[in-house]
Amino acid sequence: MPEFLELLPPAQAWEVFRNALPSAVLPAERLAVVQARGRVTAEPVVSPENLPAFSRSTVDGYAVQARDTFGASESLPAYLKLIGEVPMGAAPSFSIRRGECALIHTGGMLPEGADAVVMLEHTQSSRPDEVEILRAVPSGENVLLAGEDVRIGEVVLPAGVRLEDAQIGGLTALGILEVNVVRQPRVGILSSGDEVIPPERQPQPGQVRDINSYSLSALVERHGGLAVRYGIVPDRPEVLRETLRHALSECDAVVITAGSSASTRDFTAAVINEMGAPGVLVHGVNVKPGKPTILGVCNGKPVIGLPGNPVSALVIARLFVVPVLRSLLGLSGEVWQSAVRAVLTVNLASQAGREDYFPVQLIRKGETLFAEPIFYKSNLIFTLARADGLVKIPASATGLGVGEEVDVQLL
Ligand SMILES: Nc1nc2c(c(=O)[nH]1)N[C@H]1C(S)=C(S)[C@@H](COP(=O)(O)OP(=O)(O)OC[C@H]3O[C@@H](n4cnc5c(N)ncnc54)[C@H](O)[C@@H]3O)O[C@H]1N2
Ligand code: MOO
Repeated sequence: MPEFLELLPPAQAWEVFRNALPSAVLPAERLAVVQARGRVTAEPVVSPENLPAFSRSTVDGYAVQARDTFGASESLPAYLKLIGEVPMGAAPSFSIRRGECALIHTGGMLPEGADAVVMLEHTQSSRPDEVEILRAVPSGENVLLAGEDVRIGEVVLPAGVRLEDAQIGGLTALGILEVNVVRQPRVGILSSGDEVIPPERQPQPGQVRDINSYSLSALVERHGGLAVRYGIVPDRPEVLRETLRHALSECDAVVITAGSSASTRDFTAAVINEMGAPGVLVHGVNVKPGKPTILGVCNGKPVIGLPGNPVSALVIARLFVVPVLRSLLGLSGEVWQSAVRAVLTVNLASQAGREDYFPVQLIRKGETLFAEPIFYKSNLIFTLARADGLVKIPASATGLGVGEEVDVQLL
């Protein structure tokens, strides 16, 4: 059977595509930190102060000069004079001299002169003004030093870091309330096909509800983009042309689903070529699912034609749309999703020379994590919706064997 498309291996397809992508990261915008979760730093964030701002105790106990405790034990305690209690949320009004100690609570400010804290359970007190120290502590024990986390002037977050829970907390710890983040890439999403109807409508025989507009919007938003849906385009080149032109005028990248294969109604590639140079760079990738993928750049804007089959569209979006988003956002490295190792429960066959992605369910039995393949069809969305991750079968392999340990990319 003749092959309609010239297929490039996925890595090579990405290289060709990447070389034509705009190299500049999108411009910055200023946002309140509380609204910046999931956003990416546009420039390094420099600390305006030390963190902690003052040395503080990590335990409930007694602030001491460590040398006063040296040699102390249960059988031979050190006796220290109790001179007061450190207030919470205020500086102590006293300092610790030799032979003295003060009651301190977790998070309390270490008094001048003290350099360690003895935990309450390693002390006892038989007199109200005296504490018996039952264990020696080295200098710095149970203490957070001023500037131990961050020094004033230090870069706490470089450019290109995604702000998640810990980063947001770190910024508020420093009193940083606004941050410059990269503008969210606007990704236009067009579905095509005369048989595709909006999800709120009841399909007539031969019609299907639109999946791709919504699954791809969710993927784009999960990966830091702003999805802009342009609806369902009928199988008419002039409508696709007009809608694509409109989307390109408003967005940083456009994704079109369906119309990428070999039939007479598959004119997506031809229309992309009309939108600007260099146009289509790749049409056909040696991957399953998702062979009829189109990768193009028109006047500096990426345009991706995904296969209409919903499973293929999502798998290919992970391979090419997510890296485009990362590039526009200035995020470095591979993918965001993590991978886990799991043991394959059955043999998986694959064609040599082609890279395959297989949806799997993860099942834990005792200590071992198993990857149970889901025998999917690329049009059946719930064969992907039931999956926890994807197993990649490299082009060099003709399959993977039962019992083999594999990497599962989490969905
Ligand atoms: N003779 C050949 N036929 C096909 C080949 C081939 O190599 N030779 N490749 C097959 C593969 S693989 C795929 S994938 C599809 C890709 O086709 P298109 O990208 O042109 O997409 P369509 O044919 O329009 O749609 C495929 C399938 O998906 C349904 N669809 C489309 N859009 C949506 C949507 N938004 N929501 C839900 N479902 C959608 C559509 O109704 C079709 O059933 O071509 C194969 N054929
Ligand atoms: O490769 Mo198609 O994308 O099998 O469904």
